[in-house]
Amino acid sequence: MLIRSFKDIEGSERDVKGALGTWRSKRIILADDGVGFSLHETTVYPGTETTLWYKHHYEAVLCVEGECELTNEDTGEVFNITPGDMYLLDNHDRHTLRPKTLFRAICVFNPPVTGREDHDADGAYPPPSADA
Ligand SMILES: CC(=O)NCC[C@H](N)C(=O)O
Repeated sequence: MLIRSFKDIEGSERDVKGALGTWRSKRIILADDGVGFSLHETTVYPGTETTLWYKHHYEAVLCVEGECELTNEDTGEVFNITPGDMYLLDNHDRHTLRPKTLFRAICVFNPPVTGREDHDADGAYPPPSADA
């Protein structure tokens, strides 16, 4: 059994701020924990716009605070995500986040993120390396 707290992660290597300045991710479980997924607390800032496309990962996002407009860029559908809502990117869906307030969510990635990943020009994280 492993116990870990977000308190221990703040300001550490597991506390990642996206280069675009639109989000922060505290990564409490990573690939080297060896359980097949990673678990993050993500904050996305109000008034920002972030387009993402996880070509190599699945992500589940469970909102715990705030409100965010979510657009599925593949279908044109627009959703309003509030606490208790979850969206699952089960088709590697290209999507855009436009938070109306500070938006806080618990995110799960499969395959797991390894540590310091940030988005490339397409909004993707790199695929896991063969030896991961
Ligand atoms: C909602 C979302 O995907 N935001 C980008 C950060 C990502 N959730 C992460 O924690 O790495």
